[in-house]
Amino acid sequence: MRELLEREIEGIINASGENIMMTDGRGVILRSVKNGQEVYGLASSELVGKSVQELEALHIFNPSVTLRVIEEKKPITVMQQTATGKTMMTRGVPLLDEHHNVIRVISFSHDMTEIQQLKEKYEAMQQKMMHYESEIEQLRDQHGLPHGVVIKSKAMQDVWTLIRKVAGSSATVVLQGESGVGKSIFARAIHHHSTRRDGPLIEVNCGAIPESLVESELFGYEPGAFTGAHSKGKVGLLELANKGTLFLDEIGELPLSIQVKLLKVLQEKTFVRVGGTKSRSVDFRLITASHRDLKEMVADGTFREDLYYRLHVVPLLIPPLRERPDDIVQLTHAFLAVFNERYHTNKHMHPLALQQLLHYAWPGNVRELENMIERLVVTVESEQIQQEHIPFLSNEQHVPATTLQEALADVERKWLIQARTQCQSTYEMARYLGMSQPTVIRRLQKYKIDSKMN
Ligand SMILES: Nc1ncnc2c1ncn2[C@@H]1O[C@H](COP(=O)(O)OP(=O)(O)OP(=O)(O)O)[C@@H](O)[C@H]1O
Repeated sequence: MRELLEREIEGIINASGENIMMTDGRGVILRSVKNGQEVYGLASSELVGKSVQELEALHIFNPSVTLRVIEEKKPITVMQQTATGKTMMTRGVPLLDEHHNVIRVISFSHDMTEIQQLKEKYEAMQQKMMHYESEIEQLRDQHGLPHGVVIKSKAMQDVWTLIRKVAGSSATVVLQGESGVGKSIFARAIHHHSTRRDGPLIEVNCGAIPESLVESELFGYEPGAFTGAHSKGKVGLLELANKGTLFLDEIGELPLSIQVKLLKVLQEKTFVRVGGTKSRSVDFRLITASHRDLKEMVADGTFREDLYYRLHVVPLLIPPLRERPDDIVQLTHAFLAVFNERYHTNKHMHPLALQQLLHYAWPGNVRELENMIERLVVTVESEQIQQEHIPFLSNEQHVPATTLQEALADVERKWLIQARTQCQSTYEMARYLGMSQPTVIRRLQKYKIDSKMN
């Protein structure tokens, strides 16, 4: 009967996945089952009869859970290191007699080595990530990019290199590009990297000031200059920009009469307030921007040619977003991070949804993408933003091709972009597209798609 009971207990213990050890109330091992050798470096038969104090002192396992259970007379769990280098999670449970004395301690150990190693690896990876993040931040600082500004594409990296080059000089810069491509943020960046960075940056949207007020806003006026004028007169925006930078956005909207006056200030570095006679000197660096083609406006006679050449000392063309697929992907991730943080969400894009963004023409450029991601983060209920959540069809609003050749080029470009998002190398792209790798490179160059893979 006793033998049967013994076998039953042995059977139960062996059937459980744990290493089980039983001691008496003083910590002398009575029973030890399972991989003694593998876990502790001693066979189970060698463990029996030894005291846990002795084994702890020899670092066969450390700390001993049994000792603590005997002391505290309650179940305790500890993480143990063993002589074979394992990490065990061990739970000890006391068996008490009617006088509350410990008569047995049973401990169950579970091998956590793998989990511990994973945890350590994870922690090491986290450390590395933090290290890389700070390195990226440092590089960013060296690059001097304003926080949150993305320049992944080769085209934008070239723009940025040029911006860094011209920022230090006092050259007049004109930023051209469609609405929403980032002209304003780069104008601000030029100021912040210039020697005038401690001076003011005055931003003026020429299109937002009523024509009748442009002159007095820009040049200021003397007391009593016109009916309705402030009795003390007014300092103009040009004067406010003294020792700093004047950023005239939408310069194409400036009336011709004001264009003449602006040119005069640029040449003579002096001006006269409206209604005044006193000539005042002013020293500012001029940056202008326009989404309209100023050259065409010169041809139309709506923009003065002399001012055009005066402004075009350093022209900077910011390409539309549809020509920068690399930026679309990176900006999408960056905006998702911004809006996830703002709205306490954790949204991400399905790869097909992301691909759809690459096939859209983005007439409103980065501003449109930014607004769309915010809308998706706020309105999509699931964590993953799917293709059907994107409020346009891939081909519907694409810039239309006008000839067969253009249509074919458009298809080829789309295929290349798609292959690039799915492949790791140009060799893989070649297999994907069924063309040779040198052809892939040539086509990427033809369509100005970055051939550097992630
Ligand atoms: N490279 C970029 N990285 C991150 N955000 C960008 C980038 N380019 C533009 N943006 C964001 O897109 C929005 C529009 O940019 P910005 O106002 O500079 O464009 P713009 O070309 O001056 O437009 P407009 O011609 O209409 O004045 C802003 O919210 C800006 O922060």
